[in-house]
Amino acid sequence: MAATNLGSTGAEGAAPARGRKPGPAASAPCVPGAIVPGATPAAQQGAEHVTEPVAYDAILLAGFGGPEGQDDVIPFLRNVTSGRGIPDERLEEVAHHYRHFGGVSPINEHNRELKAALEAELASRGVELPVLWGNRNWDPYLNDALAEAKAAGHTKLIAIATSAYSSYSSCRQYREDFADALADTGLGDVIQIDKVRQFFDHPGFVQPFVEGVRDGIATLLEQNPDLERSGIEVLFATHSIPSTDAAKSGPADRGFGEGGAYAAQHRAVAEVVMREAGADDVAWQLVYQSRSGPPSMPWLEPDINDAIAELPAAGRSAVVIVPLGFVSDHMEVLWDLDNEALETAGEHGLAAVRVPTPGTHPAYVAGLVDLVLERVNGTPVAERPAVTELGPWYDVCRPGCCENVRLGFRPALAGIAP
Ligand SMILES: CC1=C(CCC(=O)O)c2cc3nc(cc4[nH]c(cc5[nH]c(cc1n2)c(C)c5CCC(=O)O)c(CCC(=O)O)c4C)C(CCC(=O)O)=C3C
Ligand SMILES: [Fe+2]
Repeated sequence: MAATNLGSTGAEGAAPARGRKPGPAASAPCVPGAIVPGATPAAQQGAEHVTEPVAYDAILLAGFGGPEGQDDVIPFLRNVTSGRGIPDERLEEVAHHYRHFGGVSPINEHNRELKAALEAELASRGVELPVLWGNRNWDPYLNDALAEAKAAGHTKLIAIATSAYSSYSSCRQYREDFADALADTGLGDVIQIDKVRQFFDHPGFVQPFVEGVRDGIATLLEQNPDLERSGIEVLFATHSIPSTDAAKSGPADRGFGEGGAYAAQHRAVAEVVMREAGADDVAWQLVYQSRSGPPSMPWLEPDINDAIAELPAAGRSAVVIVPLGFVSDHMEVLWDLDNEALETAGEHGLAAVRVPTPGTHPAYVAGLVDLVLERVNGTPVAERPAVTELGPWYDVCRPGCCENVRLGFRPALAGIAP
């Protein structure tokens, strides 16, 4: 169990507050950093979280996809944004981010590396499951992975999407694209696609951030002899999403407070990371990045750059930036954090470090394999590791989960219809 070395909140899945009686959602105080008490701990909710064991015959690694040359940039952006109402200026700006790196996003290479790491981990455990890789928005597409499955005679796929939290963009959109790909390829009657639970609070995903925050704080203190811990703020950064999507994130019947399940999951994980990193005494907040959409549409705030600008007035002289919402150092991390946010920090006289994403960290890779095996084995909910009281999350998304009110209904797999 290489993935579960998070001490008391790890392998046993027993977060300290788990026995607490949940309060009503409506009266939940919106304290930054607090786990919203309106959400009933998953382990107390029982059997609807888990499915019967299934003899899967392949893993489907489902990525976002990214361009791999200048000629790919515009067609890729069209794939991502069709029908989304994103202003042209924003698209030009984003195209420029890719152009700056030769039109190449590192994300496909990350997924090739992750696929190889998963294959090695599976082999070392004697698990004979091939890994097929397909993307939502660029070559190789999900359709290609399904064609590969068909050629090899695989009919029961368990998908790992490279996305940890609940929201339309980070969960349901993957599930809709699975349904589309089965329809496109005419394989809907032949191939079944299930999906591992959202893994935001799986110890394998959380461990790399714990190490990163611990190292980040140590580095700042080493490099700045006059710096005290009270002068440091940890900013947990994730992708902003439209507020309407955030409100619909997670199952419709659980209360999660401001920002829905999406924000609640990030706050809960951040709190665990601070505790496990031995940094309970250091200030932190959840911030958002990479906003798009028209200015008239509300998205989750504060933006990371605005938050950084306020730090000196709060008495901070150093910042640790944690890309908590992302699994690898892709364009959102390289541009919006390493380029923009670090520059903003410099402009405001702040020392700054950026923590690594999970990438192919051994705990993360082992954790993903554990997530597949819990579905193969039908592991009971009480035995599933989860470091927050919000999880372990559902194998099959609940009715109304992560709906999108902007784009209208599309059929999705691995969920219960509303
Ligand atoms: C929650 C979330 C994640 C995290 C979960 C996950 O990882 O899935 C994520 C990841 C990513 N987003 C990515 C790229 C883009 N996202 C865009 C647009 C959007 N993202 C959104 C949300 C998210 N996005 C939303 C609400 C939009 C508006 C359009 C809409 O309403 O759906 C656009 C259009 C231009 C722009 O507006 O920025 C691009 C190019 C890449 C690839 C990076 C690379 O190439 O290295 C990755 C990993
Ligand atoms: Fe995105």
